[in-house]
Amino acid sequence: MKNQIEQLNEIANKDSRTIIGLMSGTSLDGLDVVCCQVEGSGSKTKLRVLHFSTIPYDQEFKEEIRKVFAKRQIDLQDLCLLNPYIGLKHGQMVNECLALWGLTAGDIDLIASHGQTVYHAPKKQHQIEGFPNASLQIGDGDHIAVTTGIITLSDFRQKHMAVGGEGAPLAVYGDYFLFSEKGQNRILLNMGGIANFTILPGNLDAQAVFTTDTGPGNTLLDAYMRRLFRLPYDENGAAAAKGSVNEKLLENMKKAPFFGKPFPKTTGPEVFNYDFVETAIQQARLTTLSRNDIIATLTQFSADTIVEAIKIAINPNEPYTLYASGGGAHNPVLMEAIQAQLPQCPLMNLEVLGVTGDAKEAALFAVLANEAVAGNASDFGSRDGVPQVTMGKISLPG
Ligand SMILES: Nc1ncnc2c1ncn2[C@@H]1O[C@H](COP(=O)(O)OP(=O)(O)OP(=O)(O)O)[C@@H](O)[C@H]1O
Ligand SMILES: CC(=O)N[C@H]1[C@@H]2OC[C@@H](O2)[C@@H](O)[C@@H]1O[C@H](C)C(=O)O
Repeated sequence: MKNQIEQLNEIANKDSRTIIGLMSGTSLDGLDVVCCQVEGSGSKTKLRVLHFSTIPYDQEFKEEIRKVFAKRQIDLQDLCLLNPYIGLKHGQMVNECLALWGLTAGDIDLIASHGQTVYHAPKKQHQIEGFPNASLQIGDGDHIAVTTGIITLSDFRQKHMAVGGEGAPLAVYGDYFLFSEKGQNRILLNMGGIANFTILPGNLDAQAVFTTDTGPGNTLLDAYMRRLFRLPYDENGAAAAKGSVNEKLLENMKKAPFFGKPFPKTTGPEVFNYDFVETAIQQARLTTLSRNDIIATLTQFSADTIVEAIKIAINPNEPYTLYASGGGAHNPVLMEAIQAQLPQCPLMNLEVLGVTGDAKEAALFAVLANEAVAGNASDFGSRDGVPQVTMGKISLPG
């Protein structure tokens, strides 16, 4: 134990650390594995992506996770088994990446693992008296540390909630440290299963940084593509491009209580799922919608709710540039629907800032691990959503 603590201390005192970030999001498409060189900490952080791979989940693994994913009722044994199983699998996937990249465990200082969110229940959503914000990520960090032989930080969201946050979005910390630029107002928009954004003011005032989830990114699209087309997602927006938006369904979905709640707020597939859309279709008494029309309407729904949230959060008299990341940035129909409603904010891919959009969330956890080991809690003021805190639990391999 003592020599591992000494090793951790050495890592903390290095000028630069090699950190592997792991992210497995709500889309259940695979594990994003990014190897980064991280220098400094806080607003002096410099990050360089050395390697990036996505290890796709096979059908069997996806089905195992879906047994518990975002469900109110599950077999508790399934959850118990999945926690170490996912940790073990993620550790093996890291080993696979190391071999692919020609590296060994000795080349890596730390792993930063998000784990798999299986249920997200902020208080605004569960509304149960006496119970705090809650969110559960599984894929045990000790199993990753032992499987790889690398010190691992995991379970980042609990501390955020312990100090009053909703456990998300955490991207704001990485966004602020890595992508703030003096004189430029930036909006970093991530469209994964769920969409969120961070506003980075050009005056670099940490207290004016703002972040929130906006609602669905791809999660409803993916759910309907699976049911209606037996496909995992709407590749390049092909189905949406063939359909027409149904205004009645769109308006019905926008009545969801989430959209009336104050910012900042967070959500997940516990709320935005297949049944949510089915209920909206039935309430609108729509019986003749084609499957392409449903996909077109769901795409517009994601775009509109993203745009409506951004419009509330920005200063209409200032210029902003929008940088998109996450799988939704590959969907031209979604991107065009956003740009059409925000003509004053040029929309580009995050890639132009030097980090590939697909690697962004995994890199974020590398930044959070770097902060926990070598940084200090940065001062974001005393506003909701961005508590001043370091995050991540430490697992030693030996
Ligand atoms: N070429 C493409 N065309 C359209 N959609 C795409 C394309 N590539 C990826 N996507 C969408 O992006 C999704 C994956 O996005 P991503 O990996 O960012 O999500 P995630 O990290 O799992 O989610 P979250 O950020 O909510 O946790 C896919 O499920 C799909 O819907
Ligand atoms: C509870 C949870 O896993 N939330 C995810 C999810 O995926 C996107 C959005 O909802 C975001 O709030 C969050 O992830 C990113 C990495 C975040 O915390 O910034």
